[in-house]
Amino acid sequence: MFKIFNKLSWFIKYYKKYYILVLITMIISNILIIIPPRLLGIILDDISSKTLTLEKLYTLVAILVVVVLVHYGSNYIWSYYIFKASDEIERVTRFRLMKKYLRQSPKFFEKNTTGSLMGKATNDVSMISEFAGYGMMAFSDATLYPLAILIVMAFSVSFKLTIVSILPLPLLFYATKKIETILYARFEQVQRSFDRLNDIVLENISGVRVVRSYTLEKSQTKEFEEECLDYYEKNMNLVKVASIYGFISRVIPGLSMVITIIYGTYLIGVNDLTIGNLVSATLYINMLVWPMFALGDFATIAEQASASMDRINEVLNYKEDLIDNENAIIYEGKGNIEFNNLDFYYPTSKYKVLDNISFVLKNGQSLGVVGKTGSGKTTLVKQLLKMYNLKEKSLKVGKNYIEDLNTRSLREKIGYVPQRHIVFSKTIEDNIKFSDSSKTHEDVEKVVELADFKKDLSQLPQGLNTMAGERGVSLSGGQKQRISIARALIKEPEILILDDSLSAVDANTEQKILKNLKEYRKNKTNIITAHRLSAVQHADLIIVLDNGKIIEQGTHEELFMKDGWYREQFIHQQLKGEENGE
Ligand SMILES: Nc1ncnc2c1ncn2[C@@H]1O[C@H](COP(=O)(O)OP(=O)(O)OP(=O)(O)O)[C@@H](O)[C@H]1O
Repeated sequence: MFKIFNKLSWFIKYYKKYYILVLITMIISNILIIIPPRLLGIILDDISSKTLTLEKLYTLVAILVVVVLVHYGSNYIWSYYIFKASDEIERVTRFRLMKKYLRQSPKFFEKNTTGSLMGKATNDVSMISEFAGYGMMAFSDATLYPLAILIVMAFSVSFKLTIVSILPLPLLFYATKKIETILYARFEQVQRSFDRLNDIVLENISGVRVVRSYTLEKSQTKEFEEECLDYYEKNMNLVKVASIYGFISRVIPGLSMVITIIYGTYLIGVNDLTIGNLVSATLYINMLVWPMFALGDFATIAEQASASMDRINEVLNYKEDLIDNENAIIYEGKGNIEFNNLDFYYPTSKYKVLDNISFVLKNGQSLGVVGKTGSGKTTLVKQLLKMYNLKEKSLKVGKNYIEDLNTRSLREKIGYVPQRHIVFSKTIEDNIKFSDSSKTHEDVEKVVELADFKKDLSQLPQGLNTMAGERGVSLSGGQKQRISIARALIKEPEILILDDSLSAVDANTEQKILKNLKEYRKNKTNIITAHRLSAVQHADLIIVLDNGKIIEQGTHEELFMKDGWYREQFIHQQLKGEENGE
C-alpha cells in the first residue's frame, strides 16, 4: 500500500512545497476539530457539578467560534492545494507520456497497441491523479487525524479507555494487508480490459466504412458487447473485494464504539470516569469512523494508482531502441547514398526482408525502386530515416555511416511521403505547413502548384482554408497524396522520398508532378517507389527488388534491353495503358 509513495516520489518532490503547506494546514485543522468535543465535555461536567458560570460559558463559546473559523480557513487552504495536485500530476504525466510516445521508433509501436497507449494517457493518468489529490487527503485523514484524536482522548479523557477502545483496530490493518495484493491484480485486469476496449473502438471507428460495406455491424457490435461484458466483469471483481473491505472498515469503528460505551460505563461505576468524559470519549470514537473509511479508500486508491503507475512506467522507462552516439555527426544534407551488402530483419521477422543490398546513388540523382508487392521497397527507402538498428555498418549517407549520424539532423534533411497518407485536423494550408511552420502563404501556393493540387482548390469550400482531417471535409485518396507531397516539398528537403505516393493519381497528373519535380528539384536527390513503372522511367538509377534482393539495376534503357522482370512489366503496363486510353 505504501509502495505508491516510492513510485510517485518524483511528483512528491516536484510538488513538495505545496504538500508541506497542505500538511501544516491539515495538522492545524485536525487539532482544532478535536477541541469542540472537549469543550462540550467541560460544559457538561460543569453543569452536572453546578459550577458553570455565565462568564465561563461565554468564554467557552467564544473559543468555540474562533476554533471553528480557523478550522474552516485551514480546510480551505489544504483542500485547494491538494486538489491542485490532482490536476498538476495529470498535466505533467500526460506531457511526459506524449513526449515519450513521439520519440519512439516503430518497434515500440509494434509492442504497444494504440488502445493501450491511449488507456495509459487517459485512465491510468486519472488513477494517479486521484491518488495525488483525494488519495493523499485520505492518507492524512487515516493517519494524522485519528492519531491526534487518540492522543487528545488519552490525555484529556482516559488513557485506559482509549487503549481498550482501539483494540479492534489491528483487525483493520490485517484486512488491509491481506486485500492490497488482490486489489492490485484485479485493478490491473480492469485496465488491460480497458485497453482492449479502446482498440476495438478505434479500429471500428477508423474502419467504419469497411464495417458498413461488408455489413459487419452486427458481428462487430457483438464483439464490442463481449469486450464490454468482460470489462464489466473485471470491474465487478474489483468492486467485490473493495466492498468487503468497505464493510470491514465500517464494522470496526462500530465495534470500538460498543467497547467504549461498555467499558466507559464500568469506569463510571467504579468512579474512574465522569459522565462528561464518557460523552467526550464517544464523540471522539465517533470521529474515528471517517478515518477508518478513509483508510479503506486510501488502500484501494493506492493499489489502483500503483498498478497504473507501473503501467505508465512501462512506457516512461522504455529504453529507446535508437539512441544517438554522444558525438553523433550532424548531417549536412549532401553526398552520395551508399548501400553496401545491407541485410535487414524487422524485430518480428524470421527471414531477411532486405538481402545483400548494394548500390550507390550519387548526390542529386534520382532513384526508382520497383518490384512485386511485398518485395521490400518501403523497407529499403525507410532505412534512410534511421528507424531501426542495422546489425552491421552497411549504409552510408554522405560521408558517414547512418549509425554515426545525428538522427534529427538526418530526418530534417529528408522529405518522406509515406504510403499511408495522414491528414491532420487542421486547414489544408496548415497541413502543408505542418513540416515547417515558418513557411509563408506564398510558399504554400508554390508547392500546391508543384504537387498539382491547385486545380482541386476551387472544388473545396474555402480553398486552402478548408478544414481537413477528422473534423473537416472528406478528401479523395489522390487529394490526400498530393497534400502529403506538398507537405514534403515545402521543407525543401535534400532527399525526397515518395513511397508509392503517385498510385492514386491518374497518369497525366503523375507525369505533371514528375515534370515539376525534375525542374524544381534539380541537383537534389529524389527517391520514388512505385508499381507503375512510368513513375520511375526517367530516374538516373532504377533498382528492381524481388524477395528483398536486387534482381536488376540500371537506367530504363539498360533495363529495357535486358530480358527481365522490368522489361516484361513495362510492356505489360504500356499495353494496359493503351487499352485504358491513357
Ligand atoms: N513492421 C514490420 N514488421 C515485420 N514485417 C514487416 C513489417 N513491415 C513490413 N514487413 C514485411 O516486410 C516485407 C516487405 O514489406 P514492404 O512494405 O517493404 O514491401 P513493399 O515492396 O513496399 O510492398 P508494397 O508494394 O505492397 O507496398 C513484407 O513481407 C512485409 O510483410
